[in-house]
Amino acid sequence: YRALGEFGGPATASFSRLWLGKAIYSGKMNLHFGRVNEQYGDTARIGPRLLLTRDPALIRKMNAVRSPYTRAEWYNSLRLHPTRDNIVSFRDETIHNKLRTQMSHGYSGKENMYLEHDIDERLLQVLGLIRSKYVSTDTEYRPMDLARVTTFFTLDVISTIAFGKSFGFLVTDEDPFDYLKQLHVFLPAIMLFSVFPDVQKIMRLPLIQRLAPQATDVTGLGKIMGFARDVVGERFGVDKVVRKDMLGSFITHGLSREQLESETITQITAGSDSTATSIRMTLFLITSNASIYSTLMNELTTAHEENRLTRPILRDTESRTLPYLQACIREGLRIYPPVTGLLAKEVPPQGDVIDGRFVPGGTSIGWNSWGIMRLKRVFGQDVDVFRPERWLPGGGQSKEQIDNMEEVVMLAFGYGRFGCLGKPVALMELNKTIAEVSLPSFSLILRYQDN
Ligand code: HEM
Repeated sequence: YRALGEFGGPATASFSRLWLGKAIYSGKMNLHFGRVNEQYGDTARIGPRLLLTRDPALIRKMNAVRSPYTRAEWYNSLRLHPTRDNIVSFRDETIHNKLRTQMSHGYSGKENMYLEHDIDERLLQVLGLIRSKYVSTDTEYRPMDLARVTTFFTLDVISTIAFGKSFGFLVTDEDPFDYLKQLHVFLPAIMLFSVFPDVQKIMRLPLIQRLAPQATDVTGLGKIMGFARDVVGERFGVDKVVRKDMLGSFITHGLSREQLESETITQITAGSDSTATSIRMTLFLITSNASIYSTLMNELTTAHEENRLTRPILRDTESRTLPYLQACIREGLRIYPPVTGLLAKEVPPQGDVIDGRFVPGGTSIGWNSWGIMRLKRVFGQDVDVFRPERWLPGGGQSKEQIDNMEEVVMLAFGYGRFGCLGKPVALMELNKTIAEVSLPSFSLILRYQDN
């Protein structure tokens, strides 16, 4: 009770996790986190031995390469495989670091020859799906659930780039093995386990383990586990498939068959919902503001008319030359950072001093991504407004401020030795999708497909 007494926070947080449990249960945890740091300062107490911070400097310090901070108990909840840890859940930094080095080549795209091509193929499939099923006519109104289609897209992208085989969600425009349905139960459960570590211990009991997803299941995460097991199996043995993709890179860098099975499941879950959230929220924010939408369309139309965009899908390098598009993507990540879980790190045994206050060893410090992205001292006074202009010269921020904003918004992908390995993939997906779906010459792509 006294240990973190110098930090402000909700009254019950000093002796229980009640406040945190309620915040998570409400389904609006991001808003509760935002308010708590607004009220009690950049670092606040939200539970016994648990702080929440929106201070970018503290986050960089905890995640820095030589920092003595480690992953806190929170990360145990990210163990998806029934018996094995994975790159996101290992708390031993030596093991995590080794795995990260082995896997970074595959994630960076340097050893994945098909990365950009695979994303293009899936994007063309989305555009084809829209054309065949969701273009309204004079007599028929055909609404499309953007949230669903973006999730199908990112799931098919990640499966294709991970092991050269798409799950096929876009082909059928269906969730044939109830993956999404189970995710709606599964993700909130992860959040609950992360707050109440004792529940995790119960989940590890052999009897309960039998209820957990299995590779033999015909639905949900278990089905994905079975898919991963089969695809990994094809890469070993006498008639093994050799392919220069992510899986191929991981094998080259020494991952065992068991590790691969566990890591591929992680890859699917880490890389699909996060990117889909970003795409759908950014598209939603752009298209619900006529002025922003028309400014973006003008930029894209001009680039297209000046033959600066490869058809049918623009190159990733081309998208980076379009300032308004890039501003919209950054503003989307800022207004709606997709990863809002605590990602708590643990203070080293000797303790630390934060803002002049002593924090004992073993204290967990979670991040408040929602709060970070709404820091007025970084982004300006109108932080709740989706305003891509803030990223451009003349939009109210100086060059130095924009450079600082860039560094802070990229914290949405974590930082340093815990930073997102899939960031280049996610940004490529965002760059291409936001541009192509917004492009007024969308009809030209449709005609291209006809030919
Ligand atoms: C907009 C999309 C994405 C966002 C915002 C995002 C964000 C994050 C964050 C915040 C972390 C954790 C940092 C920490 O533990 O402190 C993370 C880790 C990770 N992400 Fe992403 N991510 C995205 C997309 C992806 C994609 C597409 C992939 C796969 C291709 C991916 C793979 C990973 C992996 C493997 C890790 C674990 C890295 C490690 O433990 O060393 N992510 N991501």
